[in-house]
Amino acid sequence: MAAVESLATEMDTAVRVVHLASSLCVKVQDKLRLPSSTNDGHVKAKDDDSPVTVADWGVQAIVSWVLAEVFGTQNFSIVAEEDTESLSNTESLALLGAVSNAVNEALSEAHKYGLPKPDKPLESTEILNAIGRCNSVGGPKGRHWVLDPVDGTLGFVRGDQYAVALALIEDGKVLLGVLGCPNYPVKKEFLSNGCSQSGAGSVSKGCVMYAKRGSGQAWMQPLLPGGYPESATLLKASTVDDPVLATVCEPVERANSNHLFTAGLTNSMGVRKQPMRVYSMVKYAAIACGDAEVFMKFAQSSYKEKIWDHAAGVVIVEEAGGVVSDAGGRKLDFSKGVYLEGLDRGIIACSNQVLHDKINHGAQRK
Ligand SMILES: Nc1ncnc2c1ncn2[C@@H]1O[C@H](COP(=O)(O)OS(=O)(=O)O)[C@@H](OP(=O)(O)O)[C@H]1O
Ligand SMILES: [Mg+2]
Ligand SMILES: [Mg+2]
Ligand SMILES: [Mg+2]
Repeated sequence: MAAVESLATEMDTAVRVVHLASSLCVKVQDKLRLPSSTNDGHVKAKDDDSPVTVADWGVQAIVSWVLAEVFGTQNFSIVAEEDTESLSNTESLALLGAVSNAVNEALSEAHKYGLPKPDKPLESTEILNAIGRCNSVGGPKGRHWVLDPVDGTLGFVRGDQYAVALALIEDGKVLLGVLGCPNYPVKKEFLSNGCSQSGAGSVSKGCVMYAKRGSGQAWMQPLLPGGYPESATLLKASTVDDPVLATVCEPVERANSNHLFTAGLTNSMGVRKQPMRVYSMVKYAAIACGDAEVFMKFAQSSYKEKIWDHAAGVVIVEEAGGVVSDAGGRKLDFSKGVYLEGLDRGIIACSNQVLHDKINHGAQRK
């Protein structure tokens, strides 16, 4: 595996492009709040009825374009959620136009994030190429970028939480992860830069979290409207190891996780607080920064979890001091392609090893 020290350019580029991508999302989500006749956020339903928006395609295009500019297209591999099928047909011209506008508007600001920008606005074909290039299926060998352009699209269209998630895996191991969380309420005392110093305990909105495997450190930066922030704050996961005091988070949608199972498990462990139901990988972010102690997702047995829904969150939680496994206590396997193959029932992420041991034993008895 590559030495972690050699990942400076990858880490720096990934963090900067997630800032840029998050700024695109903020603008599209603002437009979605407008009456439908005036917004060009465009929400479409995919074959499985899940939503996809201008932001999902737009983020995938700019991340793909920037990574290709910085690292070249040779040996270029990105595993990402979206494809170009429903964007390329003739009925989708208005949609493609809206994606182009969002992408070019964002890329025109790329220099403010220390990133390359195109000499002239990208043509629709270049945008489709950038999105379509992200069709790698990953696997056990080599380097693969892993991107969920908008995780929690349902939360995004509802004006709620969502995340931009980018990770790099090599030989099946997650080397680095970045999570953009534009609506995450961040305590101001965490943010040493870019936010006004109002009273203690006040809250600001929007951050980017990131971590490099093996560094023992996870970081958070504020999301600033004007560009890239100058500093970052170290994150630490909670040391609370008594389930009675733990905050447990889980998906909002019943279809995505078995709320009855997790309620039975947490009740049997003595958890007192109501579960915190949050869209997207923001649940991993909440563990990494100490706002919650446990995240559990138990999907239906017919559903296979995808690597882009977890890679970035797992490395950030682990480097912040947390522990992530399946319900059998095994590490998640990012080496088998697009899916987390062999996952035992569900995912359990905790803020520390002691708490993880307790919750995991509880799950094994169920
Ligand atoms: N049936 C089913 N079961 C489990 N998981 C599913 C299922 N269908 C989809 N997905 C994936 O779940 C991602 C959203 O997960 P969340 O934890 O954010 O769920 S929730 O929206 O809060 O309910 C969501 O990510 P995005 O598509 O990026 O939003 C999907 O990849
Ligand atoms: Mg997702
Ligand atoms: Mg997504
Ligand atoms: Mg989706």
